[in-house]
Amino acid sequence: MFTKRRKMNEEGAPVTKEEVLRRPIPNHVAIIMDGNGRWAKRRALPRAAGHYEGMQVVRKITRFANGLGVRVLSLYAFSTENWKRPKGEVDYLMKLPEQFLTTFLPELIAENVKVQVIGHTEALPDHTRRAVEKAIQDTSGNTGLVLNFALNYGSRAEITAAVQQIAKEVERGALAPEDITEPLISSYLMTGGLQDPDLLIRTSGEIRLSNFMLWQLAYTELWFTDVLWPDFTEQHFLEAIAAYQRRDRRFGGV
Ligand SMILES: CC(C)Oc1ccc(CN(CCC(N)=O)C(=O)c2cnn(Cc3ccccc3)c2-c2ccc3sccc3c2)cc1
Repeated sequence: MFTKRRKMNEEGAPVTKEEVLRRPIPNHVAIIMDGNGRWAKRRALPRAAGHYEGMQVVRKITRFANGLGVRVLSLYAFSTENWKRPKGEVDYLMKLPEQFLTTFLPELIAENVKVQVIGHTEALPDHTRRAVEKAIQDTSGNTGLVLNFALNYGSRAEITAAVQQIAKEVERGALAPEDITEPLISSYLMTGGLQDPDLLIRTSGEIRLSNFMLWQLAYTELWFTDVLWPDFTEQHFLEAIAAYQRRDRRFGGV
């Protein structure tokens, strides 16, 4: 018995924005942005150059996704735990967000983008956390694209915290065990109000989820590319959406 093996990434003629706009645009696109370090290494540049370039791509793809009508863009800066990095690199990384927000926040506000964060910002240095909180505050009333950063985020920890919270509610009699349904659990996750991702993109050739949104990705189309994040372009983004549009989603049905 054959199963029609779908290629992970249908290759074809370069798809155009117009073609993509003729079909449904995914509401929620999640991206595991991976490959900054390798990009720098291949060019014999310091790793910071890869992070800086990666940040420019975040700006470009955010603008492009907003223009296409994507409703939520979740970004996971896939990074080995910070403690594994040289100190200088971590210090640099924690300065990047302020640079990003200082130069980009006015544009995000003008574009009606709403900045949100999932994960643990308390672990960020004060100056970084204040910049992030200001961005969240200054865009909280916006109704356009939700730009959702996963910072110091882990899916199993997120699910565990939700289970603990629900157990406390049951213990105090506010919930009965039969009240615990999938929608209820979803509402206790950090992504509470957001719809599940329709499309997940991961760059740099790793085919793993890396403890990212494990509950939320249950029916998400997964699209992997060898392209390193700093080399990721609008054209790659269009290819991923076109691949999503070609796939008929089953949501667990046959
Ligand atoms: C609202 C937003 C702007 O606030 C933020 C506050 C703190 C952070 C730092 N950070 C969280 C802590 C952790 N996981 O290390 C990262 O995710 C991290 C780890 N590598 N890179 C380089 C990289 C850059 C670009 C793409 C992938 C990785 C980043 C990083 C640093 C600055 C920027 S700016 C836009 C994205 C981004 C990502 C991030 C955002």
